[in-house]
Amino acid sequence: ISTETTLAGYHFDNCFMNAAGVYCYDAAELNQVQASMAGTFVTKSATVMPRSGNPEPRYQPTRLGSINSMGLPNEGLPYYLDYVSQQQKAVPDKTYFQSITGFNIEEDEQLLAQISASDFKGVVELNLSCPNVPGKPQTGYDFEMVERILTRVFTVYHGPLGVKLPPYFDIVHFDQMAAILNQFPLAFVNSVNSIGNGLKIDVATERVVIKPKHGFGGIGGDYIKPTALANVHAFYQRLNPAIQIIGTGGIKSGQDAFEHILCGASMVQVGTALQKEGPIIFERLTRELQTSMAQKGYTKLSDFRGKLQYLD
Ligand SMILES: C=Cc1c(C(=O)O)[nH]c(=O)[nH]c1=O
Repeated sequence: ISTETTLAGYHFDNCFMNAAGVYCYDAAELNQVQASMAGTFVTKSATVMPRSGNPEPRYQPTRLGSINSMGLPNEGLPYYLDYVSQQQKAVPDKTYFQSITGFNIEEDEQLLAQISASDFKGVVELNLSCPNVPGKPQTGYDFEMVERILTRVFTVYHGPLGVKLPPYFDIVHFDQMAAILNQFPLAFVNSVNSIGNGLKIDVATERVVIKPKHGFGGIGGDYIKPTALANVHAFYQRLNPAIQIIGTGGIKSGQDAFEHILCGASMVQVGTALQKEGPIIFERLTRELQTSMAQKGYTKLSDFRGKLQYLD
C-alpha cells in the first residue's frame, strides 16, 4: 500500500509534509523534517529582509488546535536558498518547497528573481494568505490584487509555482477565485492557511493568550478541518485538472488525510498537529492512512483521490 504521490511533475515517496510556518524556521527544525518520514519539507515563508516577527507569546496550542500571530518571523530568503541548496546536494533525489511572501508585487518579483538566480530546483509556494502582519490585508481576499500578482509572477518566473490561499466561506468566492486561478499555469493551489483573526481566551485570568493584535490570531487544528475540506474540494471541482491541490488544515490522523485526498488533494500538509507531536508524527500519520486504505481495498492514492460521493 503506497502513500506516494506526484506534484508539479515531481515524485514524492510520501504525500505528507509540513505546513509552511511549522518546523521550518531554521536548519535545526528543517533537518528534523528532512530526517522524518515526511515526503519533503516547505520552508517558513521567506521575505526580502529577515524579520523578528511579532512579540511573544505569539503561538498557543489549545485543546482543539492552535492560535498564532507570529508576524512572519524568518531568516530572509538567502538563508533558506542556502539550506535547500545544501539539501539538493546532500539528498538529491528529493524535491523541496520554498515558501515566499512579498509585501507588494515588486517584492514578490524580487523574491522570484533571487530564486531564479540561485541553484534552486524545487517548487515555489507563494503565500497569499498571511493574516498576522498588522496593517497588511489578506492578499487572498483581494481578488483583483491576486490577478495582478499572478500576471506579474508568471511573466517573470517560469519554474513550478503554486499559491497558498486563505480559506473562503462563500460559493461565489470559490467561483471567482477559480476563474482567476484557471488563467495561470499554476502547479498547485494549497488550501487552506489558518482561519484569520480568531480569539482564544483564558477564562481563569480573563485574558487573551497571545500578545500581538490584542490576542487575535490565525486558527488551526480541529476547528478548521471542515473549512479546509470544503476549500480543497471546491477548488478540486473548479480548477483546470493540471492545477493540483495541496490539502492543509485539521490533519492530525491518517483518516483526516484520507478525507483531504478523497476531496481531491494530491499532497497533504500538517501544521498544528506537527507542532504538538513533532516530526515523529509522520510515521503515525502514514501508518494510519495505510490502514484506512487497506480497510477499503485501496493500494494507491489515485484509487480514491477526488472520489467524494454526493447524496444528489
Ligand atoms: C506567513 C505568515 C503566516 C503566519 C505568521 O507568520 O504569523 N501565520 C499563519 O498562520 N499563516 C501565515 O501565512
